[in-house]
Amino acid sequence: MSSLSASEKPIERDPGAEEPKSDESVAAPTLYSDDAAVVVDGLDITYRVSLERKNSLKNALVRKARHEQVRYREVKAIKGVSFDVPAGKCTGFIGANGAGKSTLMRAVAGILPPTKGRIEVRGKVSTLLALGVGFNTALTGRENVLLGGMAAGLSRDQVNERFDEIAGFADLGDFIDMPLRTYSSGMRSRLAFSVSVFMNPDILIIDEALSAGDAKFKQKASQKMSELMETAGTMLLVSHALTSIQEMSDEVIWLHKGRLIRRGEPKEICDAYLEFLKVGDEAVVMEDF
Ligand SMILES: Nc1ncnc2c1ncn2[C@@H]1O[C@H](COP(=O)(O)OP(=O)(O)OP(=O)(O)O)[C@@H](O)[C@H]1O
Repeated sequence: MSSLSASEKPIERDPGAEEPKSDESVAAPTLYSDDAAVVVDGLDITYRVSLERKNSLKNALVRKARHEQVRYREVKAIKGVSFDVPAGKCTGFIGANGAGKSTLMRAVAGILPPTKGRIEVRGKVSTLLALGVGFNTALTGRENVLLGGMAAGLSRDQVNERFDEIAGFADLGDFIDMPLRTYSSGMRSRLAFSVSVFMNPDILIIDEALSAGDAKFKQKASQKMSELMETAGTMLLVSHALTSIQEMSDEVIWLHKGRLIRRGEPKEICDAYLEFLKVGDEAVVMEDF
């Protein structure tokens, strides 16, 4: 695999350093490995959040009559991020709350469009399934398995063939025939994880699955992920559990406030992040408020 080594990637920033004054992106490398399953190039994601208290039709009509505009605030969640994930490898994503990890995963999964930049996914997009995305809380677990499976590109028969395996792994008992809104968040995550991994995806995105469910399920989930990696699936893994990230990942990417700070060998990057959390605790708190 001819992935660029961490030292060749010029995107390293001091997390304590000042934000660039302009909107300029951090220098994006244009070289990507030929066998990359995912390429993210100069990506910006900006959310537009309405500042109106209630976005009702009545309020919209009142605003129109008064010639008032809807007021928005922009949240720049991802700023000039570039990286690649070689096929068959696992890349872990770490970073403080609000760093942009989930936003990035949703963008790679095709749920959020890039505001700027490019995302290339080499594999069937239908095989991408972010955790719980597309689940309908009014439907039962069983119906959601069908929905999730079909969203991942399988036929109804193919999902039905795998149903017992999926339900067995999620181990939800009678809850499988109850509406999802009656599930605890751990139960939802268990179902979402099971649907995701039993779809045999080319690219699997797992956002915080390692914190899903109880200790027993966590162990089962981590075993299943190891199995998946052996069958050469490409994985993007987001977690605050640094030990698991180090165990599972071939490479780790550290995000901070929407920017890619460092990428490279898992232990090295996790150690640097931990050091930053220790040393930078005060600085982060000062910066964030
Ligand atoms: N739907 C949304 N609308 C507006 N802003 C959002 C939305 N989702 C996330 N954000 C903002 O985007 C930034 C990145 O959030 P994101 O959830 O991607 O971070 P994260 O690294 O996954 O955080 P955590 O570790 O807490 O899950 C944050 O400032 C957050 O407030």
